[in-house]
Amino acid sequence: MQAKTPEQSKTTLTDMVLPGETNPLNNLFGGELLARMDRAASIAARRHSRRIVVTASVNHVAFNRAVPLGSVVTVEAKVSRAFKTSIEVFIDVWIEDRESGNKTKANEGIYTFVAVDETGRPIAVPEVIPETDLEKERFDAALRRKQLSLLLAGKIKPNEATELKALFD
Ligand SMILES: CC(=O)SCCNC(=O)CCNC(=O)[C@H](O)C(C)(C)COP(=O)(O)OP(=O)(O)OC[C@H]1O[C@@H](n2cnc3c(N)ncnc32)[C@H](O)[C@@H]1OP(=O)(O)O
Repeated sequence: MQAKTPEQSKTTLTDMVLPGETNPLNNLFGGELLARMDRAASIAARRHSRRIVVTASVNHVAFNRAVPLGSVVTVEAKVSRAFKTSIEVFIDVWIEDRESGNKTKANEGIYTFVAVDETGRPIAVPEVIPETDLEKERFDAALRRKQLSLLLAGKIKPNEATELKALFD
């Protein structure tokens, strides 16, 4: 299986915020943004693996800035690291200024997908070769995040989370 770069999975979704998608403060509803992020990230995971992928966990989401009604929102997803059958995807969310066209980072998230066969059984995926400094940074920290997610899900024991333990040694 040939390794791939994060750039090969890059997926960009651009859309507006419409009235039916907002909260009472007229900002984008969190669940709507999560759905957009899930959609972009699953396409990135599919591009990386060329398999059916399912969302296994949402590891981290930070709603740092509200996204007002009418905003043009760009959701950019890229695979940061792949393990045996699981794929971590980073999602960056940008808002575009109407007049200047400049983009400001509004939110980010990290999702984990698992590639599965037609019967839903996990199946092996290609490795990731990070290229840029940011991609290398995200790649290096991915094992720690995987162990944290598995620990919180009760799927590994604390003494198996070696990367997390190393933070405190
Ligand atoms: C519930 C919903 O409808 S959400 C909507 C869409 N999502 C789904 O339908 C997914 C439903 N869930 C599933 O099908 C299964 O739980 C799966 C396929 C995600 C995982 O199945 P499991 O039996 O746990 O498989 P297994 O233990 O072999 O793990 C497979 C991989 O997932 C990883 N994984 C499983 N759970 C998690 C988690 N919570 N966080 C991070 N990684 C995880 C494992 O570490 C393993 O990765 P690796 O092979 O790269 O080392």
